Amino acid sequence: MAGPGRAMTTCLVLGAAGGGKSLLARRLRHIRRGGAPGGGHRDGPGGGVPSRPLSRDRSLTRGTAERRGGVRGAGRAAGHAAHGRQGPEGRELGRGPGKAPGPRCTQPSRLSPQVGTNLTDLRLPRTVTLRELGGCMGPIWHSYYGECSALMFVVDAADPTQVSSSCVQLLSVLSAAPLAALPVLILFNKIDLPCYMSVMEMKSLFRMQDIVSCATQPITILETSAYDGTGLAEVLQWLRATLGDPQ
Ligand SMILES: Nc1nc2c(ncn2[C@@H]2O[C@H](COP(=O)(O)OP(=O)(O)OP(=O)(O)O)[C@@H](O)[C@H]2O)c(=O)[nH]1
Repeated sequence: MAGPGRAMTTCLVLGAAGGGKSLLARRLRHIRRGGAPGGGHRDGPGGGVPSRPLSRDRSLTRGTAERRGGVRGAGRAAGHAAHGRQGPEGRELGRGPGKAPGPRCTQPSRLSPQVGTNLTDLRLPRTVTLRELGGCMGPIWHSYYGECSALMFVVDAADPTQVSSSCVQLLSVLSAAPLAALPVLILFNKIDLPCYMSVMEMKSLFRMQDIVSCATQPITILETSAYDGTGLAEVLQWLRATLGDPQ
């Protein structure tokens, strides 16, 4: 758990570019307050996940059009300019929304370098801040290690080409001294895509059993779709149990 002197309520969200960190943070912010965690179900009553289909989110729909245009970075910038900063429930710094999920089994388009950090406040009931760092900021992730009390690591489960680099990144994060005692949640995201790799496959590719047995951190693993909400109630439940209860 968090060591003395740490910011008690910040969770770092790390992972390779395009894994879905931004969308995940946005979706978590919109989960109904008090929604009951579900058991691996998708959007639905009592599931604690947004009931509005993501495709009807205007900003995301626009992001789709821009992404199809092949300018993902520009779409993000345009979305940010149009929407400004987030309301009281969340704030985003340096980057904006505007990206959309790819419903088909396509590889994410190559990203323009994104530099910045998103801050999203969740009330669980204590305010927990998700600090998402862009995948391209990997070389300076370590600058933020001293300011967090939990870690989420997002992996694109539908992109086999990212497995080895994500694995190296994960090992590097887990071996960082300032993170040695923090609770870690590994998310295999994008499981709505037809070509996603199951948690069993991902665990095997990552040699997760070895990683978990060598890690000093308590590690939890979940499958999610930031697109359709699968698993997000469990993510929220983990955050609440880890950081959200007033002490
Ligand atoms: N189908 C599907 N698409 C997703 C999912 N999560 C994110 N995406 C899409 O994948 C693309 C990248 O998502 P982002 O949230 O920007 O990824 P990121 O990890 O924040 O990327 P960086 O900030 O560049 O590190 C966007 O087009 C998202 O809409 C998901 O669960 N399913």
